[in-house]
Amino acid sequence: MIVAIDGPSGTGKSSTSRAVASRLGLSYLDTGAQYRAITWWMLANGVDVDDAAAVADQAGKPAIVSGTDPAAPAITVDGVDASGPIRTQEVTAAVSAVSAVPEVRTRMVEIQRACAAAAPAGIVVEGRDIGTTVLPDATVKIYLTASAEVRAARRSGELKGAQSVADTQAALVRRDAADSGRKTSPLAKADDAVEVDTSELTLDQVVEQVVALVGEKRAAR
Ligand SMILES: Nc1ncnc2c1ncn2[C@@H]1O[C@H](COP(=O)(O)OP(=O)(O)O)[C@@H](O)[C@H]1O
Ligand SMILES: Nc1ccn([C@@H]2O[C@H](COP(=O)(O)OP(=O)(O)O)[C@@H](O)[C@H]2O)c(=O)n1
Repeated sequence: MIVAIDGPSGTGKSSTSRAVASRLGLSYLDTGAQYRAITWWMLANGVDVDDAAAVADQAGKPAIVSGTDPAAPAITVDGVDASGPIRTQEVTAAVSAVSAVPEVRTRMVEIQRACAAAAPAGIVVEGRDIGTTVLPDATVKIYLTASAEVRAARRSGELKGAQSVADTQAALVRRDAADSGRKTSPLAKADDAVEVDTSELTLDQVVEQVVALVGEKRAAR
């Protein structure tokens, strides 16, 4: 059982994926955390993130390892816990540039496919290109959306006033454009993905919809 959950920032991918994985006894992988982790390493090592050749040159260096327990998401870079530092605004602002570099994507996709293959009961994988590129044969594909206003309000709730809602929304929209516009596996809905607009739904309602879709697929097999 492979569940692919894609969509832009703040649509509820992480919360939904973790809850669905816990409910169904599946593993969980946050691929955005991996792109954030390699971005954090580039910044910490003085690599100019706007220099694609420099990023490509260093892409093979950091060892990135993700935990797959939905109850305790974990990520390390060269053995160091990176779960805090990857969420800073500095990393958020740089991640789209780093993740657009093909050598970075090739490396991350390899790690992601290995994680999915190793999951004992199956896995919920969230990101931007899971249904289109990483796991095109996924059993269930979901594409989450929500209005920019709703997404910005959700995100700025998390940032606890560190950034205004308007600034958060502008940053989100910029990142969406960069992620959708890049050449290598851009953010996109797979043709066979089910689109769920979460703007007016509670997290529980979104989780119910995804669990129901998984149930339908299981029953049909
Ligand atoms: N359906 C929902 N309704 C209200 N808030 C939500 C919903 N889904 C997620 N959230 C909240 O919105 C924020 C962003 O959710 P998250 O799962 O991190 O999204 P993503 O992984 O797509 O960026 C979190 O604070 C989360 O608790
Ligand atoms: N499969 C993926 C997942 C994330 N990413 C990149 O990683 C960034 C951070 O992803 P994320 O899921 O942590 O973003 P948020 O939804 O947490 O804001 C995205 O903006 C993309 O640039 C990607 O290119 N491909």
